Amino acid sequence: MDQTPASSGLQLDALVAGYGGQRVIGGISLPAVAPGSLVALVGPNAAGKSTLLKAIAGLLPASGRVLLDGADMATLPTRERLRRIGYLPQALPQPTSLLAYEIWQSALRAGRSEWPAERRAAAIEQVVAELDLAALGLRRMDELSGGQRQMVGLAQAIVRAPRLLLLDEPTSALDLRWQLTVLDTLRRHARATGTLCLVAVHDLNLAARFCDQVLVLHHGALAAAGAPAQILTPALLRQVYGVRARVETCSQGHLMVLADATASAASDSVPSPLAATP
Ligand SMILES: Nc1ncnc2c1ncn2[C@@H]1O[C@H](COP(=O)(O)OP(=O)(O)OP(=O)(O)O)[C@@H](O)[C@H]1O
Repeated sequence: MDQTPASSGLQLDALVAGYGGQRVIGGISLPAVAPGSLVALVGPNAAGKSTLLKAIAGLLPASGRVLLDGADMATLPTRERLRRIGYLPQALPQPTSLLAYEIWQSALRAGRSEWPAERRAAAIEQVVAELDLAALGLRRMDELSGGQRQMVGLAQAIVRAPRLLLLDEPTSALDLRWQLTVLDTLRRHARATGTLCLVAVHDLNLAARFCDQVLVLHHGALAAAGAPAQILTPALLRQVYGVRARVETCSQGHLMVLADATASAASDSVPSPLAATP
């Protein structure tokens, strides 16, 4: 039986956020998502995925509440919030002269100063093993490829062992093999540690294959939330993305989204947020 207390995990209560006077996230409420879950945040370009992740991370002015394990994040000192929430931005880490290992060390100095040196070294060793990054530790960031820097950034977010990991398109620069490695590792990591991982991704097949839940964002609102097989339907893909798509089970038993065409006929066209006039 599930012994998880009702208040554990992530809960959003009428969360509103945006930039200046412009509201982007229009009052999102989400019943508690359980610790140990891997959750995909999907939706079209400009739907508000990055904005929502930044608002949950406390990086944007927001109204409403973000509750993590029952605690209102807005009431916590910044340092404590940073300890509980790890955030990987969409932009790749800068190509500086620092070594990857130094990046991970400085993340721990900033976020886990209470840990003794041996524990910090062990945490780095563990994340390096989980993500298969031994070859990168002693390489300078400005000598790494974009995908390699993205992996270093991901390890930087994970190594501090936050309760909630917010990852904004962590696979955007990665090839097929590393996309699978990252999603598989995140799922294992979530299960093993109870970390809740909320991951913005565009690849619906990765979301369907690895994630426990999918949150679909559309025009700054939650259009659907639930298990991939329930949420990723042709009707939703047409409504939210403006595409005609099939959702089928492949020979390996994985749910696959196959986009056939844009819904271009006048009767079923869906306005793209990228085409919207300000
Ligand atoms: N710094 C900013 N200042 C003003 N508006 C912004 C800013 N960042 C994003 N926006 C606007 O907020 C809206 C949502 O952007 P956001 O980056 O959250 O979308 P997204 O779903 O992450 O998109 P994508 O999939 O293209 O990365 C867009 O209309 C965008 O133009």
